[in-house]
Amino acid sequence: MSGSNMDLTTRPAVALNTPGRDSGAPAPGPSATPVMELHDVSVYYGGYEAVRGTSMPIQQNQVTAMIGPSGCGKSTILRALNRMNDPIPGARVSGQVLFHGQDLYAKDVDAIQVRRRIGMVFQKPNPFPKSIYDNVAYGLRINGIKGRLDDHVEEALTRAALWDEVKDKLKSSGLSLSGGQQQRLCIARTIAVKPEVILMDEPCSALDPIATAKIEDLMFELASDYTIVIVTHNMQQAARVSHYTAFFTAEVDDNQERFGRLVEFSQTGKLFTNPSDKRTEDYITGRFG
Ligand SMILES: Nc1ncnc2c1ncn2[C@@H]1O[C@H](COP(=O)(O)OP(=O)(O)OP(=O)(O)O)[C@@H](O)[C@H]1O
Repeated sequence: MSGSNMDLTTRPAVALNTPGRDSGAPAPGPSATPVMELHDVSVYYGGYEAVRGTSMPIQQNQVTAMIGPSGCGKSTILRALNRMNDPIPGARVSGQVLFHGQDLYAKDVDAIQVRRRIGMVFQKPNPFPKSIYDNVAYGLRINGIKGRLDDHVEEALTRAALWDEVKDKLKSSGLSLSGGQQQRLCIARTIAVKPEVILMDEPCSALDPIATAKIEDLMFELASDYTIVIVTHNMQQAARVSHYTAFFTAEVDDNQERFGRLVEFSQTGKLFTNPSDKRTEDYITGRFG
């Protein structure tokens, strides 16, 4: 989007068919309830404060998109939502990340349990070098989920809109699938353990437009049962799939330290048509970023 100098009033930068492709779905209502809340969350890598003072809700059964220029801390904040930064030496979170009102960084909270209830799908599809079946069954087995494994695997693959394509080759390697199918397999693997929240870090950036469209449709479908948070570089994608959008940017403080910060959080339709902050307007109209 950079380089253009268009006027917001004359040409919106994104298609505004939110939320969900041709879904006709209603925009989120004021009754939406937060399943997660960030209160003044800052994330540090050693002495470097990558993101400063983020406060926003994550609404239940809604898709929340995080957008903003490269390096503004979108992935850092996303990873803070399920303690995925914990293994990074020196990484630290201040403020509160609440899940159903409970601070995920409290001493007695088990990070493994956090990641089971708040799952993550990564940028590059990363199936295990195992069969399609075992990819999905893996999480069920290590979490000791009881019941008929076959049924759970079928259910997860069906929810991930992959069952019809793989039901006759469940023993084939997950790596034999196309990129888009591999990403849906990773989504099936994530939802098999029945998380409440699914975090997606640029899940379509390695995919072609057709595979991207399938994942976008799937996100919208999944939002009826799950809460979804997606980081995307693609504003059109945020506008198509999300109910709420958080716009981040990178700023330089008085000490010449560069840090990411949340500029604006609102319903997606509003953010793209009537942003409250000039920096949001400049970004969505392509004046920077
Ligand atoms: N493991 C790490 N160690 C140290 N610094 C890091 C680490 N990961 C990210 N950073 C820094 O934190 C800042 C925010 O990075 P982050 O990847 O969260 O931004 P982003 O908005 O997701 O960027 P992009 O859109 O390019 O993926 C950047 O300055 C980055 O260099």
